[in-house]
Amino acid sequence: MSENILETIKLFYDYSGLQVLTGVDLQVEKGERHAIIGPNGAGKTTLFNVITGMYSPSRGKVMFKGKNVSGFKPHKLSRLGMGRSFQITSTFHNLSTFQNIRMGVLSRMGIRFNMFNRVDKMEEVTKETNAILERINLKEETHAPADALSYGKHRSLEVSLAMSTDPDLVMLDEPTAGMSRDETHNAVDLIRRLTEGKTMVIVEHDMDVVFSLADRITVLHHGKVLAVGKPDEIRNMKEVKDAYLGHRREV
Ligand SMILES: Nc1ncnc2c1ncn2[C@@H]1O[C@H](COP(=O)(O)OP(=O)(O)OP(=O)(O)O)[C@@H](O)[C@H]1O
Repeated sequence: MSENILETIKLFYDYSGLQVLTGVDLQVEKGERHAIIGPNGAGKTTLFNVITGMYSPSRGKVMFKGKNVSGFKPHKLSRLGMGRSFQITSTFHNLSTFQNIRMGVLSRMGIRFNMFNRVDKMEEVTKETNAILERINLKEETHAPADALSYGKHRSLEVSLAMSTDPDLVMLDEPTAGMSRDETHNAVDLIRRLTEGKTMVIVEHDMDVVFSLADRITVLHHGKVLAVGKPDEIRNMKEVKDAYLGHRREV
């Protein structure tokens, strides 16, 4: 039987009385890449923010690895194994590409970076950091400050940073927003490689990205789950088409 790593149970959220989530039941299985889609204003970003601890739900539960984590703050969720990237870029701007990734590696290994660390430990960290930079095609930008990277590379760094702590679940909020077609193509390729065999939840507008990455999709509409299924099933569901057409967007 498949195991849910993440579940929301009758989740509600309102912005000062404006009901945005109205009883969301989401189930994410361990090892799957799960996309959350839906027309504008469906509540996707709000749901993302409630799951990742930016907001506390007004009612309902968020269950992560079988534990009720409703209202837990992001750093606590991170310690429990929930990684995330942000829609707003979240790298350390003044640090180099190398230093950014090293932060993630250090955090995964539970090491604080200081002059008293054992040299062999730091060598291991450096080796691992370089291996990641190689894998994400940022080897040439090793010493460049994160700020100096192109938009696409910066966002790739961000996703890699989220993955470098080796989370049990990674939550990605529109990782390809604002990218060109080429950048999007590269980012999808990178995300696919980095999340191989891992569990990922992605909130994404770009349907090409969703259909090429997701094993399963949950469609939100008016703050509730409208449909759940494999990409092909979702593509052919009349109620999903109707929800999108009502918002002049095609699936
Ligand atoms: N900080 C806020 N204060 C008040 N209302 C908000 C706030 N953020 C979002 N909303 C409203 O909540 C509803 C859901 O917004 P949300 O951003 O979660 O939807 P979404 O599905 O992510 O939309 P989009 O596809 O446009 O990104 C919208 O009606 C939006 O106007």
